[in-house]
Amino acid sequence: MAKNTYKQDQPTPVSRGNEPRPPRATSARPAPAETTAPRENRRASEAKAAPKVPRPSFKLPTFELGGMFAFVRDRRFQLFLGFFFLLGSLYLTIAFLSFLFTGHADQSVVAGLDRTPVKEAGQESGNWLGLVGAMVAQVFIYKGFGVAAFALIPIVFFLGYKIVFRRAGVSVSYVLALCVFIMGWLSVLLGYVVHSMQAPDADPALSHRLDFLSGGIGYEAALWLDSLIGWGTVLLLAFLLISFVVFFFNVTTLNLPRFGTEQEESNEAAPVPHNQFSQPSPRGNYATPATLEEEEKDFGMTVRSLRPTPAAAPPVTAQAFEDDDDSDDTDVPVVMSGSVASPAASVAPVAGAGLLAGAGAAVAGAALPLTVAPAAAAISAAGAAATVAAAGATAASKGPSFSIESAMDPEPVAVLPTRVPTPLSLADLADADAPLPASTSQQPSATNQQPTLQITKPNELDPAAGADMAVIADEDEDADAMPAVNYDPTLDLSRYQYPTLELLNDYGQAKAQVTKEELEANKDRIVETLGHYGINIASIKATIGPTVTLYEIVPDAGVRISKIKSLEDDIALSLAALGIRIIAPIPGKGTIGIEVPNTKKEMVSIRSVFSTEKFAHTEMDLPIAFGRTITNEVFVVDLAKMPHLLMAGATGQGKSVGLNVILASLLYKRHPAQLKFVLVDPKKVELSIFNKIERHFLAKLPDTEEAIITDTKKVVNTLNSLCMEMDRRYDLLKDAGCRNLKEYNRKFIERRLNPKKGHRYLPFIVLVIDELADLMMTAGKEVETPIARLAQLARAIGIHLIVATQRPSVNVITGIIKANFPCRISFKVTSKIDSRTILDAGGADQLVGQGDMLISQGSDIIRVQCAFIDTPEVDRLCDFVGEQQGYPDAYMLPEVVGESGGGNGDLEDMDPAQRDSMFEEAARVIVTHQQGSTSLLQRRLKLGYNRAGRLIDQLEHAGVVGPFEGSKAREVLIPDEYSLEQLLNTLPK
Ligand SMILES: Nc1ncnc2c1ncn2[C@@H]1O[C@H](COP(=O)(O)OP(=O)(O)OP(=O)(O)O)[C@@H](O)[C@H]1O
Repeated sequence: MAKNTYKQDQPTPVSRGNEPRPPRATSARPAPAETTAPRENRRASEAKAAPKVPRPSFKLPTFELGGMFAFVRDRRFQLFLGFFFLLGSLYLTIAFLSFLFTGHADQSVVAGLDRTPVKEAGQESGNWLGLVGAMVAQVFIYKGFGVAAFALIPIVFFLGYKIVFRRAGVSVSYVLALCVFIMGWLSVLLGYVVHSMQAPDADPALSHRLDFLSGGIGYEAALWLDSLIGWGTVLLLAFLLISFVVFFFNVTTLNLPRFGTEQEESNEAAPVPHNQFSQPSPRGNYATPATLEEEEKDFGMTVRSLRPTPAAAPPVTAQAFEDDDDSDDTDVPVVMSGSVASPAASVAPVAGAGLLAGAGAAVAGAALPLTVAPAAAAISAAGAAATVAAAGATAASKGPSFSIESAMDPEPVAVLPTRVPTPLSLADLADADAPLPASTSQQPSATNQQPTLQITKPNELDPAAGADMAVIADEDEDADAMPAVNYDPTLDLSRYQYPTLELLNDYGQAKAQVTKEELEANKDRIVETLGHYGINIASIKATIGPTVTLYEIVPDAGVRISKIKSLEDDIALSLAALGIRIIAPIPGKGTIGIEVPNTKKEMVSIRSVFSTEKFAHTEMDLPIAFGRTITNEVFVVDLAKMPHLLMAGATGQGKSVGLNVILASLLYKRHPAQLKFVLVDPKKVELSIFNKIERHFLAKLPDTEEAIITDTKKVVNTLNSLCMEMDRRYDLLKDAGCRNLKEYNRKFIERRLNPKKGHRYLPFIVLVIDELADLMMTAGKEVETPIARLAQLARAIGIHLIVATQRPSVNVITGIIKANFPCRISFKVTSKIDSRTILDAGGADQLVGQGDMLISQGSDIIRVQCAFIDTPEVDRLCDFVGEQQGYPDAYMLPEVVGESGGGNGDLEDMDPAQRDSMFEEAARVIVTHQQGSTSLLQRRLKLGYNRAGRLIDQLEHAGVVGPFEGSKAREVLIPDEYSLEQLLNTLPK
């Protein structure tokens, strides 16, 4: 196997086994940069002298273009170009308008330029923009396309607009196609008209004056057509127009009027609003699904999406985006950085070259294994794990073997399907002190009993990652598979454009963070520390992740695992680093893991995660790309399958960033028709940025102004409303005979459900609560119960909960909540107890913060470095979405009448069903305490203010308490519990 062959053939890395070991204090740290510099230089020169790795025989268009046209990415250049176009459009407008008045006179001036001095001609010219204006107008209008040349102006304008403002609302390709057609078609039509007017019997003066209408090109084309097909020209033009309309507007059926009752029936078909509670969409007719029978009868016109179908549309390269700031116009979500050539052409060479280049890096690394560049470089991206196997790189000579390897590939191997050269520099990898031996042995030699060192550079070979592939969003698979008659839920916003990667910061290629010295020092210390306790190690393998390095230890036979685990604190102390986590044993492996934080963390940018193939081409319903695992694998999970998520973490440890990553992931992959968020933000500032996408992605209660709920009192209503929505959805599913949302929506899309019977396309609803602790403090059971109910039942009908809290204490994360959230995430917490509360295991207190997190899904706990998305990036993303055409309003949740059916009015007359379910309990509390106060009810019954107030009102009507007395508590009218029971017995049940 190539992998193993490479491993065997690679040269033995430097052995420093015979060197005296430096004192611990110094060996613990990498040498200062100055002292290592000469050595680095030597490494560089040796690396140059080292046998050359065969280079790929082809060039990567990606990189050449990247170099030559790097300036295209420069925002200043883009702005320069953008404003050039914007002002150019203004210039053309003035020049063309002026031509309408002065063009006739200017013709002779322009024509006589070769005879007249320029200055003189300029003075003679009547165009408002002088001689040049006259010439430009002459070229485009008189010689070109006549008045149809005005269609050039929107093209130039939108090009500039797009480049400068990066706005998605207007599609340049759309404008381009429309304007070019209008220009060509209209000029030929006018050419034909002008030509016809030049018939012998036509008024020559008039036809001369109208010459400019068609322009030279239009006129000549019309002449040609006339001589070839005569009157057929008109038919041809009409045919072209119809064809254009059909293809451009994707007309599939004609909505011709029908006669008699059938017509009335079809006209009755109610437009399907964005949801059943909201106003019908302005384009509702197009979106109206009908039953199949109706559809068959109906000879209606459907204007389908203007977008090209995903299959038909070519992928767009990121380079192309830079060249033409319109890549986001295409609905095809693929953006590849690199090639302007065809997509197929771009991928193959990149992969191939990467393979060889990666091999090169690995060969170099084989000799000099310890400085490993971190993964995640944007282009090498996702890459893969340049495996730098370095068996025998051990220094000291006693002990087990030590290898550092990619955890992507458990074997310390060096198969290198890497797509691009890794960011490793030969100088970094080369160890000048070591000759390049002919062969490598993984086994410790007789004299070298120290653990052998194997280094596998993680991440550059991440098979899940697609190098520079950047698919922005997949089209709905259901939609893809559907025949054309199917209902398209995205039709209301058919021009919606998925966000592009360009909205996210490009942090470039990550730099090497973990040095050979650091790895060696940690290894030595682990071996030494364990040695002090009589634990001998057979081998150590190190896997470098973005935040921590995992040292996998195989202890000598007979060593008890629990013994190692009990030494956790001692090892941590000895390594002088926080955040040591010991995994004993690593599930599925017979090894023990010790995670040691890297001295320098690598930031995992959201862009590097989104640009991976794993995320780009995911078929998950609600994919969330959290970040990278210890093995640098991109960690993508499906919220729809989780199906809910509980998040905890002390303040400042990355919770808000984590929430933003979740929201951004979903925004990148779902259409507004497919997904709605209910955002609860008691902190008021964390999620307010998402206000801009209210009309696209947010859901709210009717008659509320803000879609993002910051007032805890309103949360209860919202939760109850979601419960109602859940119940309604279950009813719909039952009626449709479906077991889950996916089945239901598929049936609806296939028009097997009648909207007249209340059926509608059901988007996923994701409820995000940013601070549960706050809600539990103020509303207690009132929020706990609906949350638990939703968590228990809502999975099948597409309502998913993401609940975050700073305080993972048991009175916030109660048993009932915990039981219903099998998937939990913990950022760093302050105590082991908190860690246990959230994860049912320790470890979260040992995290290093800044997005370092543990994800527990059932019994598995995975350590992930959360991707980083900055507020300006979220801002740009929300702007991008928010500025596009949206629905008339947010998605409306069902209205809740009273929090639990409570209302006011005389209790005698009141329907008992309308009486608050806690009425009797509240009356007893009031009477027992002889204190008619709302806050007493709130405290004792853990109710929200609204509900407690309403209960007091009902108690007043029942005669339990007296009227409102300002700041004083109400008078209690029932003296004791006995009298109360009598009163309660008289109330209708
Ligand atoms: N994934 C990450 N990568 C790198 N840095 C991060 C990451 N997540 C958070 N940080 C850093 O930590 C800081 C605090 O993060 P964040 O605001 O998400 O904390 P928080 O847990 O939400 O705090 P609070 O609960 O007080 O709002 C960020 O400003 C950022 O500098």
